[in-house]
Order: sequence, then structure tokens, then C-alpha cells
Amino acid sequence: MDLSKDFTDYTSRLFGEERWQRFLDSFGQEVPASVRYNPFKPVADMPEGEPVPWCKDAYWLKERPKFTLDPLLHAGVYYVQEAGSMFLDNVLRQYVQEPVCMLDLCAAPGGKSTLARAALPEGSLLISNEPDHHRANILMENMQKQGHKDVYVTNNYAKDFKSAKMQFDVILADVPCSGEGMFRRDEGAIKEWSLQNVRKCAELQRSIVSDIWDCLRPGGLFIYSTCTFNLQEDEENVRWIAEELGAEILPVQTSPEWNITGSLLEGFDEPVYRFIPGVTRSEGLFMCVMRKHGESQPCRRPIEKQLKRLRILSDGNPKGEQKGKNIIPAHAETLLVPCGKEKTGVYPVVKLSLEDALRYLHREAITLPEATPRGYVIVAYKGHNLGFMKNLGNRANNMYPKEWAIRNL
Ligand SMILES: C[S@@+](CC[C@H](N)C(=O)[O-])C[C@H]1O[C@@H](n2cnc3c(N)ncnc32)[C@H](O)[C@@H]1O
Repeated sequence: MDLSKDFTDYTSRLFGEERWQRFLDSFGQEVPASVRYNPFKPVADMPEGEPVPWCKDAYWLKERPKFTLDPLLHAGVYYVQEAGSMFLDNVLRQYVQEPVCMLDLCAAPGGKSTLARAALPEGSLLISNEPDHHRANILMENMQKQGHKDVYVTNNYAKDFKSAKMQFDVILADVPCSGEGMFRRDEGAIKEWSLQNVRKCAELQRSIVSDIWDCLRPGGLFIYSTCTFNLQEDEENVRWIAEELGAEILPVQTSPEWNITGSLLEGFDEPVYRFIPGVTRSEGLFMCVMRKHGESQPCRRPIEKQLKRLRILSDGNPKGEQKGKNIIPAHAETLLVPCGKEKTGVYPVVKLSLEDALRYLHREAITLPEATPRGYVIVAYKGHNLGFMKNLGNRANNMYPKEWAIRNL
């Protein structure tokens, strides 16, 4: 690992000697895999692992399996997620007890959105948004696989929500950042880092937050997070949001054993939560929870007229179209049912072996049992739907979306 002098000088001073040494030592340690189980697709046999204490249904695994070769990952039974970013679970369970309308503004690839959907009270609505089109499609795939009817995936900028006059009870801004928390996993992040880039990111973050601020109702919850450690992108931006936009910074319940680092900005003694690798069991996260000044009624669900003003997103449906809709519910059943057949009810389910499930996910032709009825059938592995096939009798067409197919078996 080749950390730049600017980064080393700044961050060693910021962390102090002991934390800095622990951070450096973490580069020689293995990055543990952690997974979060989807409560809407329960399984009987969870893997052996150590529970992540700040998140429900989450575990550090003893060893890193080849996730791609597990059909249950593709069925949305669990999500592979860095443990630190699961801290959102702890925040939502503490502060959100009534159904809410929530916006996850910078959501791809979907770690925090899939988590939020699991943690929000029943009856809540989640708008999971990503402005980058390519990344939005990855987000769509992950949200659809996890499967929940009260989710919309959108492809917009903050200003579009403002023009659509949308209001939310909770907004999560997991903003693009200089990525110091990626250094252990990604050499590229080390190379791209510069003081200038930190400044640019901090400015962009302020403009993203300013643009979305009007969409948070008075009294609403604003969750700000980065995966970086410097003050400009973290405490200084939080202070700016609280003072300039108007918010109270809220404490989150934690345990001393988690070794979370608080504010490192002199004279700013507010509750913020920094996960430093080597100090806390995480790759790196900064999170702060705020309540917007003022009070108003909880938000109602966005109405059709508002939703229509958001950008069209293709839905990864096997037939590749959803005429007349510009928002697609990220709901597994909708996704898996071929276009136009949504309302026809139940499809026969064919159970696949591990070998056939992988071949299906690889988009190969597989032979269905002779007694399989003709027409659309759902193929499943260990009780979880993987997708559709169209059984023609002498052969069956594999309808797994091309862009989701696993590449190498
Ligand atoms: C840190 S990543 C989000 C990770 C995601 N929340 C998760 O947990 O899986 C930041 C995201 O912000 C997106 N982004 C970039 N510019 C943006 C902007 N102006 N407004 C909103 N999001 C933006 C990036 O494309 C990226 O997907």
C-alpha cells in the first residue's frame, strides 16, 4: 500500500498516534466478509458466523465463500455488505418507529437501500434513487432481487425531486466522497486521492444536500454519511448543514465495545460516528443523524402526478418493457412475471438442483421434468424463486435477464 504524503500527514494528525497505528496495521489484515439476511426471504440454515452487533440479521463469515456461485445470493436471500455501513440499521430502528416515506438519494449499488427496506416499519415507502444511469440499473437489480412492493427505484438528481415538489420524512444522503474507507480494498482509491479531490468532494456534497433540503419535511430525519475520514467531508459539512440549513444533531445508541470514534473536530462536540478500520470492525464509515428544524405532519405517499415527473428507468423485466410507466416497483414478483402476465396469478414452480440453478443463472438451456406444464414456469432453488422459463414442451426458453446472468461458472 502506497499512501500519499499529504494523506499520511493529514490523517495521522487527525487520528492521533494510536488510532493511526491501528489503521496502518489493518492493511496487513484480511478483510472479513459480512452478509445481511433478507427478512422477507427467510432461510432455515444461516451460515456460521459472528453477529454484527449494530445490525439485525447480519454476520461476519468465518471465511469468504465464492458468493457468485450461491444461487441464494441471486435470489435475494442475503446481501453482501461491509459491516460498518450496516450501522444504518441501528439508526433507523432507534429513530423510525412509525411508517414513513423515505428517500435514499445516492443509493447504488443498494447496500443501504436494501437494509433500509428491511428496517423500516411495515407501511413505509422507500424511494431508492441513483442519478448515474448505469449504476441505477445495478441498484434496480439488487432492489428487485431483494423484493418488496413498497419500493420505487428512480434515476434522478436532487433537483428533480424538488421540481416534483416531493416531501419525505426521512432522507439518507450517502454522498459520493473521496473514499478513504475504500483504501484497504481498492488501490485505485488510494491513487485517486488528493487534497484537491477532498475539497471538490466536500463542495459537491454541500450542493447535493442543499438541493435536496427542501424535500425534507420540517421535523424530518436527515442521515448524512460518507466512507471517508477527513474533516471537510465529515464534521465540517455536518456543522454547515446544522447551522446553515437548520438542523439538530441527534445521538445514536451505541456500545463502548464497538470502539466507534466520535467527533475529531476541535470545538465541535456533537454526536457523530466514525468507523476506522483497525479500531472498529469496519472498512470505514462516517455517519451523522439530524432532525430538520420545525415540525409538520408526517408525509403522505407521493401521488402519481409527482412520481410521473421522475426519470424513466428500464426495469430489467424479462420482456424489457413496462409501457406507460416511468417508475417501476422494485418488487420481485413483478419483476419475475413476464410482461403482461402480472395479474394472471400463480405459476407452477419447478425446483432446481444446485447444478441446474447455476446453469439457469448462466442463461444456459436446462431440461425441465417431463410433467412440467407448458407455458411460463418459475424455477426455484431451496424454496426461493430465481426467475422464469417458458416451457415449450420439447424445450424451455431461459428468461433470466441477460444483464443479470453470471459470467463464469
Ligand atoms: C457512496 S456511493 C452510495 C453507496 C450506496 N448508498 C450503498 O450503500 O450501496 C455514492 C453514490 O452517489 C452517486 N452520486 C454521484 N453524484 C451524485 C449526485 N450529484 N447526487 C446524488 N448521487 C450522486 C454515485 O453515483 C454513487 O452511486
